Amino acid sequence: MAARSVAVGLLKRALSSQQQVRGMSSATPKRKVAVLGAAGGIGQPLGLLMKLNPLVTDLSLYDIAGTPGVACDISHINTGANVEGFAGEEDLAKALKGCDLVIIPAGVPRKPGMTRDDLFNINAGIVRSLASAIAEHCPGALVNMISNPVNSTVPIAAEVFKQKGTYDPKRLFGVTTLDVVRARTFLAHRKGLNVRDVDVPVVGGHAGITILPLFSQATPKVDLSDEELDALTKRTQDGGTEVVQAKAGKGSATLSMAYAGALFAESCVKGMNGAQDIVECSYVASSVVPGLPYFSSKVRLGPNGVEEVLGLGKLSDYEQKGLDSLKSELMSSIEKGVNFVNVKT
Ligand SMILES: NC(=O)C1=CN([C@@H]2O[C@H](COP(=O)(O)OP(=O)(O)OC[C@H]3O[C@@H](n4cnc5c(N)ncnc54)[C@H](O)[C@@H]3O)[C@@H](O)[C@H]2O)C=CC1
Ligand SMILES: O=C([O-])CC(=O)C(=O)O
Repeated sequence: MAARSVAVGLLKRALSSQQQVRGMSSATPKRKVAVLGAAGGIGQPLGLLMKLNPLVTDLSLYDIAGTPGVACDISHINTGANVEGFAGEEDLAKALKGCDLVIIPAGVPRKPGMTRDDLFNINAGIVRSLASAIAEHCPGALVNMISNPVNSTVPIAAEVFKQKGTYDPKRLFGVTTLDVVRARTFLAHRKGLNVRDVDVPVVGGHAGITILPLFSQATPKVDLSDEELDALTKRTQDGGTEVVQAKAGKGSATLSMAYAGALFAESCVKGMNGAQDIVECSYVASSVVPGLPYFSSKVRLGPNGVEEVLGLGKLSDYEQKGLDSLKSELMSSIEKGVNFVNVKT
């Protein structure tokens, strides 16, 4: 009897994975995902990971140049998603039409010595024009913002959507998953834990001291000395800079970011498809911290994007101090984004 049910289980699994490969599962809704900036350092591996995801039925790869080659390459992979490449602004409308989820890693990355805010002058304009196109061509899509400085690019997109009359705070996300990925990895290494069992919420924003890992809420529970806590917190906050320095002028995190972006995008799609209890940290419109209209915290995802912005839980004294000291920097990055769209120069 047991052997028979194991055999039936294996057969069902094989059939369902065959259906997924062909993109034919009747239980899986059609989901079109676009990557804007798809020929870049993040965009290429992120496109690959989206092509490998059985929940994605259509993959739209857009960049200002270089996407036909990337799309042709990825399209030869024998997984279900149909792949199309689009290059140049005149193709942007086609790239966005019918999208359920738009992931934005378009823009310039840091070089050693730069802060994420140093990218504002170039990336703010890129994000503004992409957000404007999203409002026109797929206003109901969820948007996953990767382009830096995330603390400002999310408010920029929100202001553009407000001007266009399409803003829904439930659908706009700053992707901070890489901070969570790093905190998990660094904690597991430091304490000799299996990284697969480790989780650490990271709240605040996505730059320097605005990145606040909550090691007091880590799973499994860990005892950290003051020195360990400080070192792990700083390493998480400086993780991006660590990669920028290691790449020595050749950009910032791309592969780990593609992994993190794919994790977050998958959670968004699962939520849209009706999965229960999908919780991720993300930088969203929030009232969790009074006075900060955008803040990253745990968010429950659902069919319409954000179902619920969850509170911070109990903070340690160390974390409370970190929260107090990040507020002014985060607020000024938010204001900078809002003003970019609204203040005429
Ligand atoms: N949120 C996060 O945790 C992280 C964010 N980033 C940010 O992601 C962004 C991209 O980084 P990389 O992929 O390494 O840079 P990259 O320079 O390798 O790729 C960026 C791509 O964007 C494209 N692009 C530029 N203007 C565009 C437009 N108007 N429309 C569509 N595409 C456009 C470029 O042609 C290029 O292919 C940077 O701003 C970087 O700081 C990077 C790592 C982590
Ligand atoms: O540090 C950067 O410039 C890229 C980034 O956001 C990260 O790696 O977290």
